[in-house]
Amino acid sequence: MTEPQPEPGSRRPVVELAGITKRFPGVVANSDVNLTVHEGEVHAVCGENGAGKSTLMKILYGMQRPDEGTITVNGTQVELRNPQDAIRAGIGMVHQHFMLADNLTVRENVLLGAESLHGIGRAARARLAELAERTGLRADPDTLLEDLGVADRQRVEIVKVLYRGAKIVILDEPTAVLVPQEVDALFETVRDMQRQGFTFIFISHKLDEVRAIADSVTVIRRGTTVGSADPKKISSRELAEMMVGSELPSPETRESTVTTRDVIRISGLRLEVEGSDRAALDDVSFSVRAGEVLGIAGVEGNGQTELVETIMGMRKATGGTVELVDADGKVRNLTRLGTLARREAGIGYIAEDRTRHGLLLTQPLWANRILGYQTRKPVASGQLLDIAGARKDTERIVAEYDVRTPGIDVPAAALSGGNQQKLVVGRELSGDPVLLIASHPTRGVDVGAQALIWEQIRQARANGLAVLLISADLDELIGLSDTIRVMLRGRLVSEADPATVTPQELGSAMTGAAEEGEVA
Ligand SMILES: Nc1ncnc2c1ncn2[C@@H]1O[C@H](COP(=O)(O)OP(=O)(O)OP(=O)(O)O)[C@@H](O)[C@H]1O
Repeated sequence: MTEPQPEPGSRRPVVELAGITKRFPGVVANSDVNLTVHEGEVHAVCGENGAGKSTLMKILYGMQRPDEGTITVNGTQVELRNPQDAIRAGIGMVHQHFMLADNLTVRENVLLGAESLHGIGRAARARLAELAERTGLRADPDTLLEDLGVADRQRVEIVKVLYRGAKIVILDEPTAVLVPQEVDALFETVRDMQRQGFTFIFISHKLDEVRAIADSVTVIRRGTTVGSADPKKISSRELAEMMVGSELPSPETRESTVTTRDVIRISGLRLEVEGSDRAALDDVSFSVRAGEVLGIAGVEGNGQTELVETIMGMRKATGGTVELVDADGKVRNLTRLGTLARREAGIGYIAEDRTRHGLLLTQPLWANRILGYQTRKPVASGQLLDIAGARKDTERIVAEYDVRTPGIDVPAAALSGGNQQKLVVGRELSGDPVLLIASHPTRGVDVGAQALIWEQIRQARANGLAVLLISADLDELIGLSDTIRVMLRGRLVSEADPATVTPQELGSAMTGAAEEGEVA
């Protein structure tokens, strides 16, 4: 039984950030930000890329110190010098990139570092079981983390935070990796916990979700709070315009640009992984035609990453072929080539993990423009790098893709996540590719930047670009793709027509709940 809760308006504030200012060299990340979160509410924080959301949350979680301003938790002003201070104040954070160890069990992940609370014996087990029950985590505590799906891992992360006593939980873009059914389940859990008195701060770029789950929303623009709203009373479009400060372009109507000419042909691709008896890729065959976006849907961990990395030559296929077909029909076998040679053959690549494969974080933006293009114009001529050319082209990308940065000499690490992504997309579309492999191309970017990136991809497609799109964002898959294939346990199992399929139907096919074959 849950007790009746008072109206949100009558609840006491549990977090009050007042006049928070945080400066980095050349940038004011937060400027006089105010945020009040009431007990038991889900409070969304929205804002475009680089608006200052992560910085604000890092301040609230003790990972960064503000230059000015105060933090009040449960009526007491606090100094949060590190995450331990934040945890002591009852604040927990569920990061977008889970902070869990794959080679440890669920129990070890939760208990490690928190032994002083309930020990590691019976009391600890009981507490873990209780929290698992509360958050809907059904996995056995002795399961290794690497054997869990994404949704369960996220729950482990939530349990871990609660175990440490958090009553206020920051969720940083928690739905980016989930299918619709999992999002629904997460929201159920959040609502349940809300009724038990927990408070959530929810960072998201998905405005429909904000409207579905949040009781209030604070919008941050260019480092400062522009206002709060009742998300149930405004439309996603209004919310988006509050974030961006101007009207968004209307989505254009779809017109097919698909031709009959294959650009890439994948046949019988197979990838065996040492230590696993199941192939990561099992007889994968498909082609993408000029002017076509082929979307691959799948729950993370079903072979999409391996597929992309095998096509890019970062992993060596144990069977099958990868061939590019040029405009005259000449076939070129890439199967044995390295990554650079494949890129030079005309493949643009937006990597799933931009910080690992897409960018050199310590290097300036202009040097990142060269990455992967070190043999080609405009950033190289002959054997030599053309630094002036690289700088000029970086300036162009920064302007065209609206990369918010104090300049092209700052290291990539100084950009917000969304702005890093815009830089990568800009670079990969600059080399005039014949094929673009786009892995989660708009992950972490705001609605304005998403519209811009979609538009750039559509334009390139209209000019004959073939695109292989991998995305966890089903609206993106449905909106951009001409054809959708579903990947499950390393195989392409079914096909869906983006003109008719719903995200729910796609979600069922992805989790294996639907029959193989046509999804819709
Ligand atoms: N460690 C840092 N050094 C220098 N500048 C930084 C640093 N961290 C953030 N910034 C800058 O502060 C500003 C706010 O960044 P922040 O990451 O808080 O934005 P965000 O709203 O979380 O964006 P996104 O939605 O893209 O993740 C950006 O201009 C960013 O470049």
